[in-house]
Amino acid sequence: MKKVLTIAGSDPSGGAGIQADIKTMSAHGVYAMSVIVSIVAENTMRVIDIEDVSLKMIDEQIDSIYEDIGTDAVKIGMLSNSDIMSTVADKLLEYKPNNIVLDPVMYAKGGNALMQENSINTLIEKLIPLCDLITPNIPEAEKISQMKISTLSDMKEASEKILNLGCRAVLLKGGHYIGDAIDVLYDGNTFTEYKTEKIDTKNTHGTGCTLSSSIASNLALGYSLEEAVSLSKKYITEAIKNDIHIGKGNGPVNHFFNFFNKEA
Ligand SMILES: Nc1ncnc2c1ncn2[C@@H]1O[C@H](COP(=O)(O)OP(=O)(O)OP(=O)(O)O)[C@@H](O)[C@H]1O
Ligand SMILES: Cc1ncc(COP(=O)(O)O)c(N)n1
Repeated sequence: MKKVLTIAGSDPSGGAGIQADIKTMSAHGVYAMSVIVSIVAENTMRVIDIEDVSLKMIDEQIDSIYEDIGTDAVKIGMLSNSDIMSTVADKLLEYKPNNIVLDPVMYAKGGNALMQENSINTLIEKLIPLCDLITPNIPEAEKISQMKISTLSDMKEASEKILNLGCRAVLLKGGHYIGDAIDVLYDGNTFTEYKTEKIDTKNTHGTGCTLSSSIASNLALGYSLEEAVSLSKKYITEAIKNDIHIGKGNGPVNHFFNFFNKEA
């Protein structure tokens, strides 16, 4: 069985973060493992509080995975500050895992910050160069590339700027901003567009976490980057179409639409 690790924050309401990652990986038939770096008190409406796990415990959790089981892919999600980013980056340099997918989570759906603003330089200098793929949404890509993104051509220009920071590929997600849900993959040679119609729902809590975990799972399963992204775009689209009406705010997607659906 292929093994995929998520290094991210915990969402007790189950729609995003580590919980979404483990559900997604399990739905893909890979063995899911998790290193929790922050505990977030949040739900479908808001973020209430964040408590970071100590750097020592983050180190030891990562060591515990590589001492024993190892990984075929690693998904990195919410890293709240530069110390955590440096700790994770040092461990990636030590263990050199294949297939590192970074979702540079900065804000929750309701707009609350999940990453300290002053840690962006560490993200850029230490973490991005270690990644096979980075999956920013438009606001995250604007912060990283330091340019405004309003059009598809801006998305492509920002992807080039981000790739020049040293990662091997960029998937810039257009989910919330430009007409259709268009994501652009840039691998240094080719731009590939993945386009679906925008689904009319407020239940999009965890879409970014789910997409990046799906891509990491598909890379672990041996698909090429282009195939992995294409399969994962189909997966997130179906998961959003089969959304779950839970909670009073932005509800979760249905990670297990293949196994059951809301009409069943
Ligand atoms: N309403 C929608 N209909 C169809 N696809 C969507 C919709 N919203 C998001 N997506 C898709 O979901 C995936 C995640 O993109 P999105 O832009 O939501 O990232 P995100 O990191 O969750 O962003 P945010 O932090 O703003 O929630 C992308 O493939 C995007 O195209
Ligand atoms: C612990 C945690 N990690 C990430 C997100 C972002 O979720 P989204 O996928 O909706 O951008 C979140 N709300 N909570």
